[in-house]
Amino acid sequence: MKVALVTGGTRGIGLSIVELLAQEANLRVITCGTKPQPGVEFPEQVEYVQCDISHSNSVTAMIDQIIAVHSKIDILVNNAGISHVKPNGRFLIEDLEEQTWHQVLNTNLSGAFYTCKQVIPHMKKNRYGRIINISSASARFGGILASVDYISSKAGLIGLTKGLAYELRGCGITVNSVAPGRIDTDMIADAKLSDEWAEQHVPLGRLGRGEDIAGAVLFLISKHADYVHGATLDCNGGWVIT
Ligand SMILES: NC(=O)C1=CN([C@@H]2O[C@H](COP(=O)(O)OP(=O)(O)OC[C@H]3O[C@@H](n4cnc5c(N)ncnc54)[C@H](O)[C@@H]3O)[C@@H](O)[C@H]2O)C=CC1
Ligand SMILES: CC(C)c1ccc(C(=O)O)c(O)c1O
Repeated sequence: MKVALVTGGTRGIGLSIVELLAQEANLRVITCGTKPQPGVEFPEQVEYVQCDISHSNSVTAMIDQIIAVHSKIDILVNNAGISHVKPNGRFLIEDLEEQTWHQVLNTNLSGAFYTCKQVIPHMKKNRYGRIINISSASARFGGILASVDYISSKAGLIGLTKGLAYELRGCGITVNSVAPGRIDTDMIADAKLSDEWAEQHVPLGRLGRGEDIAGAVLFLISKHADYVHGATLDCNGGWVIT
C-alpha cells in the first residue's frame, strides 16, 4: 500500500486530486487544510489532518502524525495555496501590503519547502518518492490578473522543483511541477472569468477543471512518468504556450 499526502485537498483542485487518487487501488490518501470544508465528505480511504502549511511546526506535527500511523509517505503533492485576484486588473506592487507578500510566500512556497524537508528523509530511506508541486501558468509568462507575490511564489516552486531534481540523484525520488492555467474553482471566483472569456482566449475553448489537473498529477505519479524528472507540465488548454 502506497501513502500519498496531498496538501489543501478540502476543495478545488486539491479535492479533485484527492478524489482521483482515492480511486487507485493500494493507495492511502491523506490530505490537510486549515479547517475542514463544510459539506465535503471524503471517500473512505482518505484521511484528513488539520495543518497550516505556512507554519513549520504545524507541518512537523502533521508529518510526525502520518509517519506514526503509516511509517512512510511515498507521494507528496504540494497543492495548498492562496491568492488575491480582482476582476479586470491586478494588485500592482505599489498596492501590495508587505504582510500580504509574506502570507502568500509563506503559504505557497515555504509550505512546500517545509513538507519537502520533512518528507524527503523518509522517501530516501525507502529509496522511492514522487513529489509534485502545483505551480501556475502565471509563473510561466508573468500573469495577467495574478499579482507579483503569487507569481513569485509559483516561480519559486518551479525553482524548488528543479533544484531538488538536481539534488535528489540516485535516490529513487522524482520531483516535477504542474502549471495550471485558469481552473474553475473558488480561488478565481473573484476574477469572474466566464466561458465566453475562455472561448476567446483558450485554444481548447473552456476554463480548466480540477479533474484536468488531477489527471496530470496521476500521470506524474504513475510508472509511465518514471523518466520524467525536474519537469514542469503546462496544463492550460493552450492558453499559455511556452
Ligand atoms: N484555480 C486556478 O485557476 C489555479 C490554481 N493554481 C494553484 O492550484 C492550487 C489549488 O488551487 P484552487 O483549488 O483553485 O484553490 P482553492 O482556494 O479552491 O483551494 C486551496 C486549498 O488550499 C488550502 N489551504 C490554503 N491555505 C492553507 C494553509 N495555510 N494550510 C493548509 N491548507 C491551506 C485550502 O484549505 C484549500 O483546500 C493552489 O496552489 C493554486 O495556487 C494554479 C493555477 C491556477
Ligand atoms: C488562480 C490564480 C491566482 C491565477 C489568477 C490569474 C491568473 C492570470 O490572469 O494570469 C493566473 O495565471 C492565475 O494562476
